Amino acid sequence: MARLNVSFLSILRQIPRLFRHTVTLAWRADPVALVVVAVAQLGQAAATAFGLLATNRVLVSLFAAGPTADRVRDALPSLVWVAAASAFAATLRAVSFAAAGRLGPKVERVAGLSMMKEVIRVEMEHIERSDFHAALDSGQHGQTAARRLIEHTLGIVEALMALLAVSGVLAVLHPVLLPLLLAVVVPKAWGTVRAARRTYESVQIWLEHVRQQGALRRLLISQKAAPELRVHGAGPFLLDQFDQMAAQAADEQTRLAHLEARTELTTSALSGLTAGATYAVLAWLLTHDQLPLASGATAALALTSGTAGLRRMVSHIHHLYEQSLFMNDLIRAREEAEQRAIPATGVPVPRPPAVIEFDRVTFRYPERDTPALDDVSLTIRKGQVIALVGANGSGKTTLSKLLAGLYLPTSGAIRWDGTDLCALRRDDVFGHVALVLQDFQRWPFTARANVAISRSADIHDLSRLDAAAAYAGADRVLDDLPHGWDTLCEKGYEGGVDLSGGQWQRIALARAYFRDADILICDEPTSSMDPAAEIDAFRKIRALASADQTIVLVTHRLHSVKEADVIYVLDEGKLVEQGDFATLMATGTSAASDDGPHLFRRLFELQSLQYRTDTLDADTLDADTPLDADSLEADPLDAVPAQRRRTRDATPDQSPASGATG
Ligand SMILES: Nc1ncnc2c1ncn2[C@@H]1O[C@H](COP(=O)(O)OP(=O)(O)OP(=O)(O)O)[C@@H](O)[C@H]1O
Repeated sequence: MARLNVSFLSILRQIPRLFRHTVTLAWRADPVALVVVAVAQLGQAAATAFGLLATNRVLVSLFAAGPTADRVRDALPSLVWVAAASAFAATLRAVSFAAAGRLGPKVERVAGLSMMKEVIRVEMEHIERSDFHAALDSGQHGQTAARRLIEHTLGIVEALMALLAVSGVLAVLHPVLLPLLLAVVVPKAWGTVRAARRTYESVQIWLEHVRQQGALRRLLISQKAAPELRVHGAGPFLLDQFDQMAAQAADEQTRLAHLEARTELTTSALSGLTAGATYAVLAWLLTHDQLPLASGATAALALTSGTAGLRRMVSHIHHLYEQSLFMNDLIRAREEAEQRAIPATGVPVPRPPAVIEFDRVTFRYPERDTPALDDVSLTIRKGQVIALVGANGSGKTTLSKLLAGLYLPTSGAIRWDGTDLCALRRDDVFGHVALVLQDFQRWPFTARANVAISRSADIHDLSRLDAAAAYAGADRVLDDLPHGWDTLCEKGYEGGVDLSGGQWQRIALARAYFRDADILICDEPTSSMDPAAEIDAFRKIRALASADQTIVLVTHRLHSVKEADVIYVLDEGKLVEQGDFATLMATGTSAASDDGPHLFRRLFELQSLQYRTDTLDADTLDADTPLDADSLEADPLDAVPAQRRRTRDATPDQSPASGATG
């Protein structure tokens, strides 16, 4: 795997690229701060070099022949320069620190945004892939890494400048001093590279572990999981898993710490030896008149400050490298997101389509063997009410997502007025669609944002908001909210409230209405509503069709599809029946037919039977009485024999579905 290539050379090779990347990010985030930092650091380097040279002059004056008072007096002007250089360097350090502090958060913001901007355009199919998700998860760490990269890059630049200054001075004093300076830090550099490689390999191996631990942590504090964590006793179970994982992670950290301590000890011993050798060489130069005493003292100072600078630089390189791994993940996630993005170009779709045609469409989810939709051909015309019915897992939701342009067919084609969906500008396609998905998003925002998010430009258009709420019956929900439209719909935050399932569905329906799109796709839009609300919702959804909107309704409530123009019946991904309600109910009932009622009719009868069982007093139910299929078409309760209907009429309040027939 390329990501595990952590040889010393590969580390060195990556540094210029990382440096470039960091500087580009910083430039995009705050060019002024970047320039200030660069200038301040150059100034610091110059001040350091100047300070060392002035120190040399001080020492030359002090070590000259003559009375002490005269030597000190001679040294004073240079001493003033030393103090001035030091003050100047300190001021510039403060300026650089302030500018870097301003830069860091902005870089973090730009880095995070650059990834998220790509992620929100990734094809749905890829968003669900585990490899892409892993890349995204590790890419998240890259945001803070970007900020630290800046800190360490600046640290390296600062140390490098100081080193250049010190090296220049040492070269002037005696050329042999320069390699000595390097010799002192070689062991440290070696130790750093070893540690960085070890950390990186550990991070790679433990990445999945860390992700899973994070998921467990989120579950333990999740509101959604809270009931089961308590009632099913899942809390201790999860906690135990979490603890085991944390213990394993702690063991790994301990292992790394031990190895690091050992490396540190070795590098310190080697550094001590090389430092000893360096000072021995310096002493030899002094005793053999190769270097004046004053220069020797300056050299000792320069060597001390130079080795400290080198150590700082090595340490910054270490951290830069560590952070770069996460930054690389962010860059990789962004690049992958870019490659998997929904194309921004394509044939424009200025008007809603008159006809949408599925032509032998097959769709297979990634990492699944069997297709969710298999060779499906159907037609949807503008202004029609289309119902998609079928058992669980038969492919209804998948079909509606393909219709919305969220997925592209694995084979076959979806055509909008004759043009293949793949060739259309997808943003235009989305622009014609409003969705109420089965697992619609409950945004942790205010009620206003929850509705207006489908057309956020109009978030302050109160009359539109009110109209959407009235349409979806959400106005009654709003009446109960403490701050009306501005109530936060998420418990766990100050002033936040939670809504019931049915109330959320009204909000979701209001959101779809607010979008005012030409094609409305409703997937089980009323599953949590009470019977009266459900009837009302279906009536209103259907009414939109007369306003020329195309309605696609996915539902298990077969009584609510009687007025659909076309009902498509799916079974295990295949389209098995189609037609209007009357046609489907008549299918398989002719004398010539010997294969019994077909799927839709069977499902409908089953539902009606259950409906009756729920509705009627069990004692009065005569199981031998055959169902009258024809009367079922009109109203399931109309098919109930007179005696039972009387029973029902006598106990209207006990009927859970008393409102269901309108
Ligand atoms: N995101 C997904 N990734 C992989 N497989 C999926 C995904 N969504 C659905 N499937 C699978 O595709 C098939 C069709 O699912 P789909 O949700 O379209 O059925 P449905 O008819 O809407 O079911 P239900 O009535 O339960 O909502 C099922 O086998 C399901 O397991």
